[in-house]
Amino acid sequence: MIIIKIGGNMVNQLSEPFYQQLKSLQNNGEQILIVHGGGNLISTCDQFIGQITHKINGIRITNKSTIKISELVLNQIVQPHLNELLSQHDIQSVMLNQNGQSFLHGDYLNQSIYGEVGQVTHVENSIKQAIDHKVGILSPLAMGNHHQMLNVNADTAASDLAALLHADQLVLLTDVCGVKVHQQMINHLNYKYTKQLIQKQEIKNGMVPKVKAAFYALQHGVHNVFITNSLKNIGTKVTL
Ligand SMILES: Nc1ncnc2c1ncn2[C@@H]1O[C@H](COP(=O)(O)OP(=O)(O)O)[C@@H](O)[C@H]1O
Ligand SMILES: CC(=O)N[C@@H](CCC(=O)OP(=O)(O)O)C(=O)O
Repeated sequence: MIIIKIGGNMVNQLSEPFYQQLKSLQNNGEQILIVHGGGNLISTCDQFIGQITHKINGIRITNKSTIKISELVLNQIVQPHLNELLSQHDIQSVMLNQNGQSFLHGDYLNQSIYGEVGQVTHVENSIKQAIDHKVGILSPLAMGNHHQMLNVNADTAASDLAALLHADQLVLLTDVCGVKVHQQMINHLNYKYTKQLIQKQEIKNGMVPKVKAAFYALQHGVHNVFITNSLKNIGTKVTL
């Protein structure tokens, strides 16, 4: 299985080669699960209702209004849009967050700091049947113990899933060609170097949950993890 995380900024920038590559992976019998973001649109909607976006290391502080906005944006706007884009390219896909359905379950990350933000605790096994050799499209939302929705950073959700489903590969597709140091993309990134880069603030903002997600997946048995803007170019290969 290959898990591909597509950031909100990337959804409308997917190129023809991306769709061709996805199609050929699917034709080769790979099971593909896309976890999509949509953080850009959540922030826009928050602004519309007069709320200021607060993030700590790329994790959105989520109050009760924002969780409703996140559900609407991710499940009813981004997911159907991505499904439509795939269908326009003759790729059979299945939306996994429709009609209140939630394959991800979670707990609060730290309610006093982040509010309605979750960490994934488990994924329903039936997700594999639901995908059924199509391309699965999943939102980064998890159902809490009291059936409340919890907002999960999409990079984190993708790596949790990759670990829980024993995926071979995790691709974190974003709007930069890879991790950069002094404006230059680096081909490889290991754990020790990453810690230094975070300390020096060379890696910051949205790239922080991405590299953390990458290491979490590797530490939990995922073989290959890439941070890239393309399925063809491996971008930055992350290793332990
Ligand atoms: N060292 C770095 N290398 C590349 N990008 C970085 C780095 N540090 C911070 N970033 C920022 O991280 C962004 C990607 O994270 P984010 O905006 O959250 O993307 P996505 O929406 O795809 O999850 C890049 O556009 C860039 O602005
Ligand atoms: C808790 C948390 O931070 N959730 C994210 C979920 C969406 C996301 O991660 O979208 P991108 O991948 O486009 O950034 C958020 O609300 O922005």
